[in-house]
Amino acid sequence: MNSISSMNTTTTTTKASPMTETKISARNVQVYYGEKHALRDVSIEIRPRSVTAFIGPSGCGKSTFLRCLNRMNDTIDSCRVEGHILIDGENIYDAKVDPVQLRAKVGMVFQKPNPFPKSIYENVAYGPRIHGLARKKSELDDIVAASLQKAGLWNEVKDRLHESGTGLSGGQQQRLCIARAVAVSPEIILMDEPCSALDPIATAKVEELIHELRTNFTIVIVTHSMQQAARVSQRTAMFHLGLLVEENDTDKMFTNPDDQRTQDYIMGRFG
Ligand SMILES: Nc1ncnc2c1ncn2[C@@H]1O[C@H](COP(=O)(O)OP(=O)(O)OP(=O)(O)O)[C@@H](O)[C@H]1O
Repeated sequence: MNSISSMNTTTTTTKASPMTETKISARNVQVYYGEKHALRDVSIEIRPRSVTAFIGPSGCGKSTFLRCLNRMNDTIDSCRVEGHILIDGENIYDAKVDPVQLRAKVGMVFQKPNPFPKSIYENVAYGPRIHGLARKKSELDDIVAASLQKAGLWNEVKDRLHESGTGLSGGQQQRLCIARAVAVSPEIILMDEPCSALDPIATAKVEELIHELRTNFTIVIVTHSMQQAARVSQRTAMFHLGLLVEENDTDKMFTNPDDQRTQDYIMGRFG
């Protein structure tokens, strides 16, 4: 049972004002795996239609926090989340929130490309079909084509839509997974080290895509690469030993950070 869902959120469920430009608001989030206290009192406001990067040394809690944002941690029995996470002002851990619907609104792309063992077409059509987004085949065809276009993959696959998705290169598979996430019209896309299994050319394509996608989506990306964070994000959050130690404009973070731990990490003194 997730203790966050039982909290009284009456004072925190007001809609975010457009003036504040906050898409995701996390307040005092604590995460435990059994006895292990993995995240300590994390609070952050994430802006809409921008890219926020999470950086920090291995084991500091970046992925744990990312998974809190679409309740993927619900699937881990030992995991307990406390605090508040609001999306558009609504507590996503409220009992009335359906995690399946939430994950359509907050899509996820994982470290290792994980297409279904189905055709390219079916990989993208699956989500819209189960969420009832298309009334007829031609509408589904349009969603598949538009999603593959948004993922920058259409030209490479338009003549082989019925071939297996697992037959694509690693970089193409990752863009297929991005197309699959985009197909259900999410508002937020979470990316957990999406380029770590890709070569530099495929990485560059995915980074270019992230740059384009931020016009329409709020993107949160976990990355081990500070160069990647600097290239793709507008805001960066630095985690260390379960704490969010600094969150800042990316330019400032990599030139003149406020926190000594950020300074040490970007100078390669640890991690
Ligand atoms: N399913 C789990 N069960 C128990 N402990 C976990 C689990 N997942 C993560 N942890 C622990 O929580 C802490 C944070 O892990 P997390 O994977 O969030 O860190 P990270 O910063 O994303 O690390 P990395 O960069 O190596 O992926 C670590 O100490 C890790 O061992």
